[in-house]
Amino acid sequence: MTLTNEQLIQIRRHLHQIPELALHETQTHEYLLSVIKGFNQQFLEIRETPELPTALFVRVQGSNPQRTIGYRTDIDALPVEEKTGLPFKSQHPGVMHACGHDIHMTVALGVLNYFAENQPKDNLLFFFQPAEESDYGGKRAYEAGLFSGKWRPDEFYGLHDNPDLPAGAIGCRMGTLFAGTTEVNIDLKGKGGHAAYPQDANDTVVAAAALIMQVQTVISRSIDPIHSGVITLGKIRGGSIRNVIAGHTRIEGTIRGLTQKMIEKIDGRLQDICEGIGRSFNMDVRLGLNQGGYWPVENNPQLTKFFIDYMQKAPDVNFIETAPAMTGEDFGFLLAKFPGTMFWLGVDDDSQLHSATLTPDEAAIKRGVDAIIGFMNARMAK
Ligand SMILES: CC(=O)N[C@@H](CCC[C@H](N)C(=O)O)C(=O)O
Repeated sequence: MTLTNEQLIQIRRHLHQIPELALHETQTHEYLLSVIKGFNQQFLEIRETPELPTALFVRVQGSNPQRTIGYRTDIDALPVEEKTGLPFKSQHPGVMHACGHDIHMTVALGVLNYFAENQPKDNLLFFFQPAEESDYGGKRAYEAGLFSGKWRPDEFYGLHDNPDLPAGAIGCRMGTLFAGTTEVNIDLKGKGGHAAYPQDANDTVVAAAALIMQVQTVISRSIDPIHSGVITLGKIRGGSIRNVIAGHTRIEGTIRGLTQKMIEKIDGRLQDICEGIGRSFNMDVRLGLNQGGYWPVENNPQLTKFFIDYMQKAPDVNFIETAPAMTGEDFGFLLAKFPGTMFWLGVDDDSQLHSATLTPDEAAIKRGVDAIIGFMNARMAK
């Protein structure tokens, strides 16, 4: 039976209440499995993967397949304490679907449900991916060989919700949609001591302050202003009490750039600054850079042209051409391995992604499902 709009909303609300962090999405996995097992099983093959236990793959057998079309949704949540006040708010303290992956999963289930009832011409592959926010589940799945044989998509699609677009609008662009990112970890190791005797200690809080201020010059002084990059240091922890000099301080952040060259340039400047701070403060400053799977999201030219042409012409789709965004997505890694397209789904909200008050408009779900079904049917007719 095809899921109604009300049923889709109930599914989304359930998923919203059980958010889980990257690689720990066990309850989400079980729920997704139970929903999918309730669909018509005639054309479906469900695959669980011990190599990546919270992932889920579902294949829909096509009636006269020329190709396998992949569709990916991410399933993890963020360490954010929800402040929406919704009656269906997160039941997991300190964890929230603050990036809208509950919406992403529900749209994927809606599309899968439709094709379980209406056998597609081509094969379809649905990938419910753990760990998008950190730990790059897409790359992990690829490196574990999970896309081999009949589980290999010939082309791959995926969406991200966008609070700045009207609910249900589809946004996309040719070329780069999202930035590549590098996770940054800096450990400063000096010497702790009494607050009254700084001459006998080596204060990592002071060195961290100098480092942070120098990092602020990277984008403004080392990057061509016509191009763009971001460094955000989102977390700092050092010391234990006001009157003890901190012997260790840790800083965590993220670098973003629209090209790999830009990311590498910023990485290099950060390395220089950490080395310089280490020398001038005579302490050990260790920089860890980890790009994981967060490569720039590069849309394939031919497939994306077809996608945009379809969305622009579809009578019920509000298509909006968008600018590149500095958000990251590890779908960038998969799009470097398989041609495809990433796009936005508008969810019309005043709160931004990663905000404790993110409240996507649920009207986006059904509109997204319908737009993707329409696109897939058009693609299969080619
Ligand atoms: C859409 C979105 O918000 N994605 C995340 C991806 C995380 C990238 C990585 N863990 C990092 O922090 O660099 C984002 O923060 O853009």
